[in-house]
Amino acid sequence: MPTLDLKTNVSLPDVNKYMLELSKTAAETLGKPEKYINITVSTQPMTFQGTLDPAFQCTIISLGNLDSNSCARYSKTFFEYFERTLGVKDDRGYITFVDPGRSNLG
Ligand SMILES: O=C(O)c1cc2cc(O)c(O)cc2[nH]1
Repeated sequence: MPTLDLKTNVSLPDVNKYMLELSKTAAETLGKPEKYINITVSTQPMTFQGTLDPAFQCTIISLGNLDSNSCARYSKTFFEYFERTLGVKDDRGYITFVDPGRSNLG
């Protein structure tokens, strides 16, 4: 069950629609079936680089596919996606990838 938790200061007119689209993009990007993908999206106050301009934080938890080449590829895809769908410039977000190991997940 790969999880993607997105926090952004950009208002979303329809957060459910956004999550459903992001779920498909996450499945495709991470190469895991959408039936296991878990998405959360929160809109909240956020600063980045000392300004209130559009920004995001994203944490992705996934098992077995987070080597450095793959993370660079996923980052490029997600940064482009967030720029296109949220209007966030490509230097105004962080993505944290976490592979806790299967024995640490329930
Ligand atoms: O990538 C997986 O298969 C995966 C990620 C993930 C995250 C999580 O919080 C779970 O409880 C299970 C799990 N499986």
